[in-house]
Amino acid sequence: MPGNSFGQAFRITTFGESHGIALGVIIDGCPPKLPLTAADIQEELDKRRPGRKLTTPRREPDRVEILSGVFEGKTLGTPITLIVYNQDVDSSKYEAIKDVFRPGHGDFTYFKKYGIRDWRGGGRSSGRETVARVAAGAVAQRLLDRWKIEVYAYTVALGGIYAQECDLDFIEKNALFCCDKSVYKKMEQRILEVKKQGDSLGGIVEVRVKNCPSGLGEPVFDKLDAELAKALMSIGAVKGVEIGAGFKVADLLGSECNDEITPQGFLSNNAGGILAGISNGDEIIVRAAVKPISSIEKEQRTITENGKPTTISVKGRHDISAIPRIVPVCAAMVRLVLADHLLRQRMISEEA
Ligand SMILES: Cc1cc2nc3c(=O)[nH]c(=O)nc-3n(C[C@H](O)[C@H](O)[C@H](O)COP(=O)(O)O)c2cc1C
Ligand SMILES: C=C(O[C@@H]1CC(C(=O)O)=C[C@@H](OP(=O)(O)O)[C@H]1O)C(=O)O
Repeated sequence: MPGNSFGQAFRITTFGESHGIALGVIIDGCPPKLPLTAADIQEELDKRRPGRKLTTPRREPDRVEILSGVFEGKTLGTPITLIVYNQDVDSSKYEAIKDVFRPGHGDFTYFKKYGIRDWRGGGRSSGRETVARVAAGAVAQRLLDRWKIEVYAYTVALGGIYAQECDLDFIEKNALFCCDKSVYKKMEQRILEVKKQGDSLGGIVEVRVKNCPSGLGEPVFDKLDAELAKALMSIGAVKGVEIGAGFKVADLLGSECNDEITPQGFLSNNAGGILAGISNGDEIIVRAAVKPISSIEKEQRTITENGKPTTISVKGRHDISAIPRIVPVCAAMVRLVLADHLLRQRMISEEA
């Protein structure tokens, strides 16, 4: 069945369901001789892991095992298989709603498409699938390291509370990956308040790429911005993507929107580091709008598989917001796009 793979030159295929035995990824096309250990991958997975502060209480250690493609701490150039076994599956709360569609989740569309669905924890439509993307993104970063490309992802808004300033050093030291110290506590409070109300929150994640070389991206359909938009939009709960000034460009004059060019570089970055679908060497800036978690305790109207009207109040172990755990997922997807385009551009030199 197509649709489980991403990328052309650095190609990933993910597999697994939220309440199945395991999830994982096969990476095909990764160049040889990149340094890679399970610990490198684990560091990224720990940022996404459930069962921590402000997240779903499902306690998954998300321990990664490398099944193939790596020898003596280096990639072999052969397919890399990474697997994470599920260790804290509890499907009991799903039994009661197994023939009822949760509003906002994939239950309705999976049933319409396949006529069968794994009702335990959303099956393949679960946000848990992103564990495989984050693992693959950590491998992609080893390739980006050759070019000293750095990818930063952080929360810029949560439930209508916006970060005004960005202190990159602050990001990874806090549970929300928020870069504004002054709003961090407010965001934390908001999650706890909304949780008590049996409701959920959305937000905005920003990803910035430093040291991206110019020339990445294909000229017409596989433009770098198009590829980034697809990559981020493919994450469950992402409903919008902006590059650079994004939707604000609609209100600007040409003279305001153009990034003037000097011998020292661009004077502004409304383009978000991409012109005509090709990276211009400036910082890449991309944002993803994340919807609130659909599985909420607040009662809502829905239907059964037989089309009968009913109501639902979803119990169980759910996030209140996909933020913060979606933040490392956004970073991973950006890494995968860049690795793919470096290879498509044949930029595989060992000495960047
Ligand atoms: C990291 C992450 C965690 C998520 N956690 C939950 C959750 O606990 N409960 C839930 O109902 N949805 C959760 N979601 C969102 C659903 O997976 C998503 O809404 C669903 O797949 C439907 O897709 P759509 O929102 O893109 O339409 C999460 C998504 C991500 C990326
Ligand atoms: C377990 C994870 O997130 C899950 C994503 C998810 C969903 O519906 O998307 C629903 C919850 O899982 P379940 O109800 O199946 O136990 C979350 O805990 C994870 O990301 O590792």
